[in-house]
Amino acid sequence: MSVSPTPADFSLGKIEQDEAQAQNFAEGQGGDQISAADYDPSLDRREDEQRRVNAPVVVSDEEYEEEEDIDDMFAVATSERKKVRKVKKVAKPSAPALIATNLDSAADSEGYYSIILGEQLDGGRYQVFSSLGKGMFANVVRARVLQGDPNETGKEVAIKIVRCQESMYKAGLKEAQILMKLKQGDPEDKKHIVRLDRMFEHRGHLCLVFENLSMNLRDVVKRFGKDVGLNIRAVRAYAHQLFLALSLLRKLNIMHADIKPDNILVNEQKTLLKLCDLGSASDASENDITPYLVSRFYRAPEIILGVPYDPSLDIWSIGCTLYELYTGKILFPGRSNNQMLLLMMELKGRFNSKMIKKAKFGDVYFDEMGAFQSVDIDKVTGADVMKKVHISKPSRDLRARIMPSASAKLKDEENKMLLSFIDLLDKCLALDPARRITPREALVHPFIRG
Ligand SMILES: Nc1ncnc2c1ncn2[C@@H]1O[C@H](COP(=O)(O)OP(=O)(O)OP(=O)(O)O)[C@@H](O)[C@H]1O
Repeated sequence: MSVSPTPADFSLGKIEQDEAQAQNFAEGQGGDQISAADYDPSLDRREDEQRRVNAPVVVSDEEYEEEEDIDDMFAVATSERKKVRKVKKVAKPSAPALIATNLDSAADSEGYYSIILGEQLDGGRYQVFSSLGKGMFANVVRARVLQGDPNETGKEVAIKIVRCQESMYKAGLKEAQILMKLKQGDPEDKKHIVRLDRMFEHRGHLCLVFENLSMNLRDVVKRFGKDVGLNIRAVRAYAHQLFLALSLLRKLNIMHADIKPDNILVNEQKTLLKLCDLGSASDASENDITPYLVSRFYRAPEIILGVPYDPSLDIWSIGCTLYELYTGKILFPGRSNNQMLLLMMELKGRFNSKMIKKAKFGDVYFDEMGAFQSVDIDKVTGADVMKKVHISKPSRDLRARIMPSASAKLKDEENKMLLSFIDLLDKCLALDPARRITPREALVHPFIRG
């Protein structure tokens, strides 16, 4: 049985649904984990800058076949949608000529486009009416379609205006190329990945036109489950959609490499989510060892250790994200890669020696006896202090963190669901990537199947 989200799944915050557990978390019994609401993604900007590397881009001008759906995109989660479909030939978005960027007059000193509300873009096709946010890579505006396809007129879209710098421009082209591949792989729009409509250039800035969505999951948790998380049924429905997205990525051999609540957007009703920001995505064959790939809290151990990685790195990030949705707390809030490893071992136990042997940075973190060389900041002097730590068993496993002390008060069905959620998380968070659950397996896991 598949889990189709209904508005009722999302209507209750956890406080109403499970007061005892919510209280536990509110009082800090959920552990010493930091609240997801306190996390400011902009703090990770410096690492982000290092992650987005110059990427090879191939955008061909060939035509490709695009299947057009004529029904409601929000009906995605229902299996019995009826639709009229037609196939049309569409020219691939041609890459605007690459600019050797000197900042254009419309950009600020960092190359961000200076947004003017009411401004028309792409020869009057779109009119900007609000600003949606600024990332490391672009600013995003909401605009209305004024002309073009008559079926589209009046529709709202989100336009990502890429910073006017050569490396960003190239990364934008690569993102568009990957999004087009994903769109072709999912003609019926059932796999929960944001749709790229088209792209154009505006005053030297590459502009990507996306379907318009609403808040991201970090804001959803802040609003509906601050410090306590969302109810388990909402988490289940979101998890189902995320694993569908990952199944498409896996099928096309693409790694997202930046999955976190900020990069998952929902529709107005919060019933449907889409995985966004493919700006760090790449083909699975592009797996150079780089210890800053993925935002730190969601970064898999193989990346930190310098072990060759593959699409299972996204499963780890989904595990961290689902935990956060349910508890309102960040699972591994490490201040450094070193601390991240320590937190992971506290939850899951020690790494197997085979994995450490394969790791490029194995001797940075472990001594020849296998002890972990933990580095922390001395509270008095502010200097780094190194301490050898021998980890044998996990000190607080997922069950201890997630099951409320008042679990006896939970209804049987609730209890069962929570246990299967913990089992799924445990499998997403296998330290060894080869042992991590695959999207296909996750989709038939009892937590998702219900
Ligand atoms: N399709 C969309 N619909 C609505 N809002 C969107 C859409 N795409 C992006 N946004 C908003 O713009 C913000 C920035 O988008 P995005 O993460 O794609 O940009 P970025 O520059 O690559 O960011 P980052 O620095 O996180 O990598 C998002 O957090 C979201 O709030």
